[in-house]
Amino acid sequence: MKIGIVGAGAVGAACAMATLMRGCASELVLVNRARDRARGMATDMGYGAPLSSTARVTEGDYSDLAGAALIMITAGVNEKSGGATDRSDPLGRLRLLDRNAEIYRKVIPPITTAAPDAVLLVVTDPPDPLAYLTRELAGHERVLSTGTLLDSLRFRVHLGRRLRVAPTAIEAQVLGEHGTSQIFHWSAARVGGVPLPDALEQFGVMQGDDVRTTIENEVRYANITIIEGIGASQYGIGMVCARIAEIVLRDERTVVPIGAYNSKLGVTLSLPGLVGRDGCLQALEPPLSNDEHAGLKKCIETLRKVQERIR
Ligand SMILES: NC(=O)c1ccc[n+]([C@@H]2O[C@H](COP(=O)([O-])OP(=O)(O)OC[C@H]3O[C@@H](n4cnc5c(N)ncnc54)[C@H](O)[C@@H]3O)[C@@H](O)[C@H]2O)c1
Repeated sequence: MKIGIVGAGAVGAACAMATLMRGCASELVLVNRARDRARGMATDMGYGAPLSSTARVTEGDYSDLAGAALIMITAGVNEKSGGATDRSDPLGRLRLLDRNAEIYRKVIPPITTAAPDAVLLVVTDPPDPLAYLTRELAGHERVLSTGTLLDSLRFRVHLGRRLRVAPTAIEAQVLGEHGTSQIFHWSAARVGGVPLPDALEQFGVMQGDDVRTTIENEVRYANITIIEGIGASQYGIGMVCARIAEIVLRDERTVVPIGAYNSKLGVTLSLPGLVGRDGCLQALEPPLSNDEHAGLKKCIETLRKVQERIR
């Protein structure tokens, strides 16, 4: 099956590489405003493709996306070039919204004309309001935001470091926005099925508000820590996008925290979502503590306001 990637910057390249290594597509098409860059990338990666089950890596125009089952959209301004790298700025990635909404108004129509049946995976920041806009522009429901899947992996990694346990044994999710108003679902975190407070006690790890705040800040501003080192957050999100593509293409019907439009709430946000061939098939409503409930309410208000601005 064919996967398209629109935007061959740092994130587009990482998405392409991870998709190639995962071997979940038979064909990969790269579309970029400056075609030379996409051509160079496709040529380079194409020489490694015989080591993967992806047979063809090409570059092209929007029309070459025809027949794609899923399209990752990474075109746009990133946090560094858009001035969204201040940890004390409550707007965070939302600062990029106006500029990237402008770009989405240009790129979504030709994408949907070329590939009307594709699942559209919005990666550009801020992905949740942009996925809301994409759904309006595309006129269908097969629109995902990478949402808080990456944040949830970061949460598991930081918890794993504290506990000295592999993150694969930890179940923990970040919900809401891929941004500063996100909610850490502490009340449902488990280690090998054991509730987190019990696991912390049994492992003899200190718990308390300071540990929570430290982990939340490490996760919430992980992008800025990465940018301070390598200029752009890219590899982790590339791996996340390849995994989402695999879930969709294989029609896995697995449940992951992912961004999708929620008709009950009227916003695009991340909740645990059942994902398959047509995108997010259903969102689950997890039980929340009072604090988490209040946090989610605030997050929904934030998303509603920004959605209104770009309608
Ligand atoms: N969802 C996530 O978790 C996540 C993680 C990391 C980065 N991001 C976001 O991904 C986006 C891409 O980041 P990057 O580091 O690859 O940036 P980059 O500057 O390296 O690449 C941006 C790409 O967008 C293209 N582009 C810009 N304006 C365009 C236009 N008008 N039409 C078509 N293409 C256009 C450029 O040609 C370039 O290929 C940013 O918004 C970044 O913040 C999201």
